[in-house]
Amino acid sequence: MYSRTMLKVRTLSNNLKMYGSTSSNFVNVSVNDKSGVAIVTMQREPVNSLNLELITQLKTALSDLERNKCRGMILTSASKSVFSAGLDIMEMYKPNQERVRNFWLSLQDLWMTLYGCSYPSVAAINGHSPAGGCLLSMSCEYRIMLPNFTIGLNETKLGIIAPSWFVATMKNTIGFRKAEMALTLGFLFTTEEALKVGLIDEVASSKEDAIAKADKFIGQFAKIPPQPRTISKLMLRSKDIETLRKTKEQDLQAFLQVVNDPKTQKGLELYLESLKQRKA
Ligand SMILES: CC/C=C\C/C=C\C/C=C\C/C=C/C(=O)SCCNC(=O)CCNC(=O)[C@H](O)C(C)(C)COP(=O)(O)OP(=O)(O)OC[C@H]1O[C@@H](n2cnc3c(N)ncnc32)[C@H](O)[C@@H]1OP(=O)(O)O
Repeated sequence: MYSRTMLKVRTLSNNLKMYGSTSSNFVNVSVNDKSGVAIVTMQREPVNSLNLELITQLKTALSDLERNKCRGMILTSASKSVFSAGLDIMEMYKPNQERVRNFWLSLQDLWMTLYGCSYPSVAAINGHSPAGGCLLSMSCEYRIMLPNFTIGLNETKLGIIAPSWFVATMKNTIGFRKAEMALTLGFLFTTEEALKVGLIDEVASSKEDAIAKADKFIGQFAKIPPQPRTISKLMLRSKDIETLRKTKEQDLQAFLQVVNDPKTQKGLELYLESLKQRKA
């Protein structure tokens, strides 16, 4: 039913080529011919950490879906155990200044595109989803997660602060009080805990079940005229999108200041080591 790559993800734009990147395909888009619903699969092994290329390709895929008037979008992962490990720490560790700038601006763009897309969006969370992975999930309208994984904004545990638009997205998803607790603790919720707190909407028994449930959620909008649907969604979401649009440069400078702080660099080094040691 879902035909692979009917909507082709464009290869990297020229401005990325100057960093010597290869145009690997980190995003697969398949569209159900009957329903017009697209499945967008992140496929950057091993953990879908969000580097500049994955972020750019996701943004391109979502914008293409918008242009092609898709009926709905399901965001998922090709991995069996990780939805997304969040931002690629290697983009922030000893960064090339021009690339890290592009990285952050592209992440802002991706969030504004996903959070404000007109089509119904569902995250089929088939693996762990910390930090930036949680942001992507929360930016969708509906979340379905498989058991025995974790999700949350764990930034404070890493000694860093989630940007204001990450915070706004969580507040809009689970409410002020629960967001305050989750953010200050850097809490990673298990699937069951996430369901209880409203961070996810349903639990699925398998990826196939998650896709079926996502299709069902999106199917409800077949009877709703698209324009009132989109306007209602944007009435709720556009304030936070506009806030970031207006403060993009300020937000970038705040990020660059943190990333370039020697203390952050030391912290990143230790964190990378700890990730590697967990395996040993
Ligand atoms: C830290 C940022 C500092 C400064 C930024 C300034 C301001 C704040 C800006 C933004 C907020 C930040 C948002 C983020 O998203 S930061 C990223 C947070 N992510 C995490 O903490 C998750 C870390 N990863 C894990 O917990 C596990 O990998 C996971 C549970 C996802 C999967 O576990 P599994 O056992 O399946 O795999 P691993 O063996 O752990 O990993 C495989 C491989 O991948 C590497 N890896 C994992 N996560 C990342 C990552 N986020 N970035 C880069 N690389 C990652 C891991 O080291 C392994 O590598 P290797 O040993 O070479 O195989």
